[in-house]
Amino acid sequence: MKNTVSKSNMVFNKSFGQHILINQQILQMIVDKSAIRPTDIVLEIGPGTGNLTELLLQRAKQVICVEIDPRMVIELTKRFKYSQYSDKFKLIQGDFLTAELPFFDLCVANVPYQISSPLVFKLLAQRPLWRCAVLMFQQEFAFRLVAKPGNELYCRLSANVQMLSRVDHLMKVGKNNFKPPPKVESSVVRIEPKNPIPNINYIEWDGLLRICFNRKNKQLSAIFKNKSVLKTLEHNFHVIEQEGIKVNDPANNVKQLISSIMEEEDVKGKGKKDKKDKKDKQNQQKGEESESDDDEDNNQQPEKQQTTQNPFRLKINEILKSNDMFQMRPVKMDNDGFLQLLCAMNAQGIHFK
Ligand SMILES: C[S@@+](CC[C@H](N)C(=O)[O-])C[C@H]1O[C@@H](n2cnc3c(N)ncnc32)[C@H](O)[C@@H]1O
Repeated sequence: MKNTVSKSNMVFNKSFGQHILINQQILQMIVDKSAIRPTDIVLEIGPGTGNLTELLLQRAKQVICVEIDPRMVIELTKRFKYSQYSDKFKLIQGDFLTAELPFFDLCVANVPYQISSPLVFKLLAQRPLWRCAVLMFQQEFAFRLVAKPGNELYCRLSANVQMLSRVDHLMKVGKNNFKPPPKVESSVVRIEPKNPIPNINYIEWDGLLRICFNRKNKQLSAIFKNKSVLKTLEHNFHVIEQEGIKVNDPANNVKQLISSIMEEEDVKGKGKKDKKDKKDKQNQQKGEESESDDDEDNNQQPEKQQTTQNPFRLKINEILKSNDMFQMRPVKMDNDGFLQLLCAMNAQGIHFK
């Protein structure tokens, strides 16, 4: 394994996710899998010391790098500014999440793992659309991106990303290929955005997914009997009854979806996120334990009790039943299933904004 790390004695900054990929063979495989054409403009997020950048410069018409760490910016400038690649090499110093991006055809990067989720959505919201992205992520995140219904990692992220793109897992990369080695395993994935994207309201779509994946192993009948879910939906129902629904351009809509996902990430922060994950796990375990009782409650309720129920809840139950979805569980539903549910709910004035 050839060590291509910068010779300067730079201490890598963990909060910037600085784990430099040092295995030349893997770097080469990433570039090969990107199928770069000589006419392509390539975007690289977090070039670090420039090991991947150099290989990209050999193949592409132009490489645009976005790097947050000023020390890395100095390293990169030294390495490429006066090299044979000086004309092709463009560098934006700053945070990728807030940077204004120029046009690019491909995105190829070993990304900072701590911004993986907003990074993917920022790319998917970018217009004009790019052709393909080949990206290294923490392995569990990569598995969540490609997870299909029935898989335990299948989640809101999987459904959202797969609605907007085709995602494939390309290869696993072990910790020892990095310096310093990260605590987690890594994987490379390919993302090809759908073009055009499906013409739906992404705010509503994500609203439905949030509710469903919050308790993904429950039956829909149990999920939609939750008091706070019913309260929100009933509120939306009355507001929309009065104000009507605004029709929105789907590309604009995706941008709104991305801003709300980014805000969520901001609010969470790392510490809060860990706490929330722990709590989610506990809730999920509790949910799984009590699941059969809750579901039974829905399916075998005496007729008399059902008729005295909240009419709004009965309306939702009717929609679920008439679409054969009463006993379905989000973890097993594909995007067509969620779309069918969204259309059926919307047709009855029930909205998830
Ligand atoms: C995992 S390292 C990858 C370095 C290099 N591409 C490689 O493959 O060896 C992540 C890089 O992203 C940079 N980075 C971290 N957060 C960033 C952000 N928000 N925007 C741009 N770059 C960022 C880090 O400084 C670091 O150089």
